[in-house]
Amino acid sequence: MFDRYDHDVSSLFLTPDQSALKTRARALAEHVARPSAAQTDRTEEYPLDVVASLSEAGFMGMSVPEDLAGQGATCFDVALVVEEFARCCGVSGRIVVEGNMGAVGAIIAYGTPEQRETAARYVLSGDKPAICITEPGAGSAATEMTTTAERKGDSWVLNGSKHWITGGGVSRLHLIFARVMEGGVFKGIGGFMAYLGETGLIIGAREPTMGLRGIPETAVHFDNLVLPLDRLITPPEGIKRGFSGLMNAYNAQRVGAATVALGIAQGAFEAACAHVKKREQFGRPIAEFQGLQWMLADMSIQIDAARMMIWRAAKSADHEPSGFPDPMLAAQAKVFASEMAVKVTNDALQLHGASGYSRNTPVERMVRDARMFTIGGGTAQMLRNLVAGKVLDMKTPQTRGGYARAGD
Ligand SMILES: CC(C)(COP(=O)(O)OP(=O)(O)OC[C@H]1O[C@@H](n2cnc3c(N)ncnc32)[C@H](O)[C@@H]1OP(=O)(O)O)[C@@H](O)C(=O)NCCC(=O)NCCSC(=O)CCS(=O)O
Ligand SMILES: Cc1cc2nc3c(=O)[nH]c(=O)nc-3n(C[C@H](O)[C@H](O)[C@H](O)COP(=O)(O)OP(=O)(O)OC[C@H]3O[C@@H](n4cnc5c(N)ncnc54)[C@H](O)[C@@H]3O)c2cc1C
Repeated sequence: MFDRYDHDVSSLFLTPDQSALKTRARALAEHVARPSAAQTDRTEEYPLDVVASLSEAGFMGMSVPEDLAGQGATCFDVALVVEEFARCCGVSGRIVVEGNMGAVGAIIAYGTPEQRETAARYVLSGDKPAICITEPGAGSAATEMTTTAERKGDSWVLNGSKHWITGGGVSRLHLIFARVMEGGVFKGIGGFMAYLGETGLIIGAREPTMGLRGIPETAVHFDNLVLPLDRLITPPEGIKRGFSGLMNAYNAQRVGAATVALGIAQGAFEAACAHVKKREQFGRPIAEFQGLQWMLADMSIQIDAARMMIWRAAKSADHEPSGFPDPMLAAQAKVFASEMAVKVTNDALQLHGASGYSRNTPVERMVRDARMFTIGGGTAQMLRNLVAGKVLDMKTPQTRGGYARAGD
């Protein structure tokens, strides 16, 4: 009975085109991403060769609409590709996310024809744009950011600092969240397009990260960064509600981050299954011990549940007027998938015994790589706040004195 379905229930849900896309992504990931994953982790170098293969295969900028030379791939399509790459190499999975979602998604959705064309050109030529939101004093409380964009004549002048910017120094296109100021008056939070190499855009120190070491996480400083007026991205609701519009676009990247966590967990699970069948103790394969069988059963259940939540959240984008995933479904999927990946990768290491703790096997890397996803992209706690607000249908402000009763 079980044999009638793919191991990951793909055949129940995917169209023939989607199955073909997944198969094609898996083949390329196995061919280019898996062989270099350990070296990428060890050298901490951005995997330009993998990026070149991703571009050639059409996996960078696949979400760009066809009229801009992309493929118009859906959030769901991108998630299928992301999982396959993350299953082999977490860093590669993240590159596919940012090459299709996040900054580029926001610009394509809200930009002028020129802004959209520029963003499309960058990702289609292999750039993984950087999204610059977090500041040293404004992490979870992102709206407390202090970076400003002051209108001066025909220019914006940006000043401030971001940190933990994925791709700092390798990303060419940046989407910078900043407080828009005109005549000293705060107008709202907007997104600004800026390019690596522009005077005043300064790449700061690199963080020595626990995992996902092949992508730099750096500070990015803006020291009188002068940008033309047409670099401002304004969501349709206007700049006053600019943050809300930008975060709405960011929900796609939350689904993407959840999918990287899923792919890493799937990779660790497969490694664990192979190991327990091969490794013998007490004269028999350790796969015969029921305690380990139940661990593997639980791992598979958690992985499949995460996949279903991610697919639901990704599919919701097709039904949202904004074209982005539903915020609550994206948050639910990311909370579940990120916590699942921490547990599943740790269990996979446990099933390997000492060999899992060695840097000669991939599971220790997977444990380190998976750890990020309950933090980056909105912590599991902040996303629970969002879900709580939705299920209770009440605002849940986190500032002191900001609490509102249900129904208020
Ligand atoms: C949203 C928060 C920063 C909390 O800030 P506030 O309490 O000041 O703001 P809110 O009133 O909750 O929200 C303001 C405004 O935005 C709308 N909003 C918020 N979240 C979403 C969303 N997910 N989708 C759509 N709209 C959203 C909200 O409804 C309000 O709209 P109105 O003004 O009422 O109309 C905080 O909750 C938060 O999300 N913190 C996490 C910050 C974060 O995610 N940072 C990610 C940085 S990038 C990154 O980490 C990359 C890693 S990766 O690999 O992806
Ligand atoms: C690998 C990695 C990549 C990243 N990439 C990017 C990027 O490309 N661009 C970008 O802009 N940012 C990026 N970030 C930053 C990320 O978005 C922030 O780390 C995250 O939003 C949390 O902010 P913080 O680290 O300042 O933690 P804090 O906000 O200081 O949180 C510390 C702890 O307090 C909890 N907490 C805070 N407020 C509340 C509350 N109201 N209720 C309950 N718990 C709360 C948090 O959940 C957390 O456990 C990245 C982070 C990592 C680790």
